[in-house]
Amino acid sequence: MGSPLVLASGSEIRAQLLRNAGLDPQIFPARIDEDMVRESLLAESAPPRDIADTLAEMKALKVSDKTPGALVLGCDQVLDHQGTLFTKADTLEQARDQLQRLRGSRHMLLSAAVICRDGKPLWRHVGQVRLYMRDFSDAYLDAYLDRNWNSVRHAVGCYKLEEEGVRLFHRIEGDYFNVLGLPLLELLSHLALIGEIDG
Ligand SMILES: Nc1nc2c(ncn2[C@H]2C[C@H](O)[C@@H](COP(=O)(O)OP(=O)(O)OP(=O)(O)O)O2)c(=O)[nH]1
Repeated sequence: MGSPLVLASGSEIRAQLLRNAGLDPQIFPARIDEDMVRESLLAESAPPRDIADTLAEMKALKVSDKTPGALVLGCDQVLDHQGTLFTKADTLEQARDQLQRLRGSRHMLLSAAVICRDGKPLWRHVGQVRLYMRDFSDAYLDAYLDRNWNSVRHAVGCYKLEEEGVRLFHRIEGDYFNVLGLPLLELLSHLALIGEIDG
């Protein structure tokens, strides 16, 4: 790695994906009021893609100011279900409600990533995945949440594709990493292209 890489995220899976790829990011979560930013953008009818991109950039910029010279990666993932934005469920009841609304239909995950250095955006990408959820029963949903709530409470959509969440779907169009929250392939290709990683 050329310049130091800083991950402006508290997301365990994003850090793990980068480490599994052989990178060693410094973890420096950005402390921004995502709900406030999201609500103000929604009030301006900003599309989900722009909301994810704006939040990712804000996280990267905020940390970039504190880490001179470093490449700072900010990320954000939003779920778009027929024009409605879903955020992480705060309670098991909210998770049940969300999954009952998502089942039997299609939704999109938008995973935005922005790289900044010294307060300037250098690269950005929004990965998009279409996910088709099975029309599973309430009985399965309750059992699923009993088994998985403590894990999936930190995930947009209340599922982790690498865990039991995969059983919720009958089709997924897009790449696995974008579901997990990071356009990893595009990110690594860019870092290699600019000589920040070998490849
Ligand atoms: N392990 C796993 N995590 C997932 C999956 N789908 C979504 N997630 C996680 C990735 C992110 O940590 C989280 C998306 O929420 P955000 O983009 O707001 O990130 P988060 O609040 O976790 O951290 P950050 O805002 O970046 O500090 O959901 C999945 O299939 N597997």
